[in-house]
Amino acid sequence: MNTLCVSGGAVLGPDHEVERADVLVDRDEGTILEVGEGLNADAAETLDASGCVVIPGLVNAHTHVAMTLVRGYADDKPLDAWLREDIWPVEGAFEPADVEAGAELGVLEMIKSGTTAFADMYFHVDRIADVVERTGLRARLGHGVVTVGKDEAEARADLEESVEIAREFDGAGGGRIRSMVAPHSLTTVSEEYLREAFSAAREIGVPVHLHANETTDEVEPILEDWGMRPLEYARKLGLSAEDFLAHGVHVDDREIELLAESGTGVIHCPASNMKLASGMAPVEKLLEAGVTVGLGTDGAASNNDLDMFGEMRDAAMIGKLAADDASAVPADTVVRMATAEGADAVGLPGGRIQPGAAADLAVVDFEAPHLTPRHDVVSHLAYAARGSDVRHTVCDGTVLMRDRDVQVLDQAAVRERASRRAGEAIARAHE
Ligand SMILES: CSC[C@H]1O[C@@H](n2cnc3c(O)ncnc32)[C@H](O)[C@@H]1O
Ligand SMILES: [Zn+2]
Repeated sequence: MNTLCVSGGAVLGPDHEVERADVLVDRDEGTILEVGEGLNADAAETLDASGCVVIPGLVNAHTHVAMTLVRGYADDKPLDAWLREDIWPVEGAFEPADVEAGAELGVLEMIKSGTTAFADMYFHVDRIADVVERTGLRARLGHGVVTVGKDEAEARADLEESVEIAREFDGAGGGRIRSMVAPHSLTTVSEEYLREAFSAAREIGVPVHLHANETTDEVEPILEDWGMRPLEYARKLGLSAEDFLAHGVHVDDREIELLAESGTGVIHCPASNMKLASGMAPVEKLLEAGVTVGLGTDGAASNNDLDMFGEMRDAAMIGKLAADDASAVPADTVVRMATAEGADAVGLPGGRIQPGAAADLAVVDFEAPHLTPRHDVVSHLAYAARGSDVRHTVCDGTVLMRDRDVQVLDQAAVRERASRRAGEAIARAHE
């Protein structure tokens, strides 16, 4: 059999027990065959994990990967001004090759920090899918629809593109790519098109993913226009168990109940929420109600990186502040949010190291001063580890990074192209 063995390390199991074990992977099927000691005898390929802890590949459950191009371009503004004054004008000047260059840079950064799956809402999605296909990650991709401020023909074309992309790319990349219909938010897409987005997604059999309740500015207009809270409105439009929303910062108790009833996932983006001063999501309350909560970086321009270790730490910290309780959103919980819960929320495989599961792994080098002494591996993963501690990254049974050497992209070329394309797009936006 065509196997890969990750040997000599400790393994973070599905119940977060940490035991000395090898992980034997079927490279053809992309699944885990066995977890236990002494498995590397006949493996076709081995990865040394001595001094390391093997964890499930991290799941970045909400991002806009090509926004790496605008990282550091505009900071220190609230969401609405930041998007309208800075980000949207530059994105308006992006060519398909810019999105491809930004996606390559984002994927490089994710592979280097142990992320093996991501959910992405953007445009020129065919270029993002191409990058995912050639680099070996797993992704759920959708074309983001905005209809407000557009005439009827433009609005319809945008929705139709999202539906077409969802049809075309679901199952692409040998099944590593899944799709979604992605209305940008409840206030940037009109009711008519939101209804169509939900019904098209149901017909294709894919989720709807949207930004929701991110700032108070998104809550007030819906209360005024529809006389109900945004998630009551979304529920009436068709929000269901397969769907997942980003942010959920300003949700009241009734909306939390509604999310628990509908089974809709929430993707918490703590760094973005702090940087844009959007607010503190009630994560502990959401979890207590039984809502599936994943973690996302959001785009690199509001974060400003795609490192899910930083996101775990931020989630734990702000979760405690929001609950006014140091025991809220503990280490174990944020590690689950970045792995199994995130995978479940976006409907991708992965997130657990057990036989039969997807062979999506990150091997974290624990022989570092900031990870010493090793009292508690889960604590270190949440509070002390960094993306740069990841030694190997494996997705779908394929080694994407070995000893910090990314096998699937030329790092220097990716950086050079992204920098050049970012500069040219910004220059065009200012013409
Ligand atoms: C239409 S494609 C997606 C769209 O979303 C924009 N975006 C980036 N970050 C956020 C955020 O935190 N809230 C809402 N929208 C965001 C991005 O710039 C793209 O235009
Ligand atoms: Zn976003």
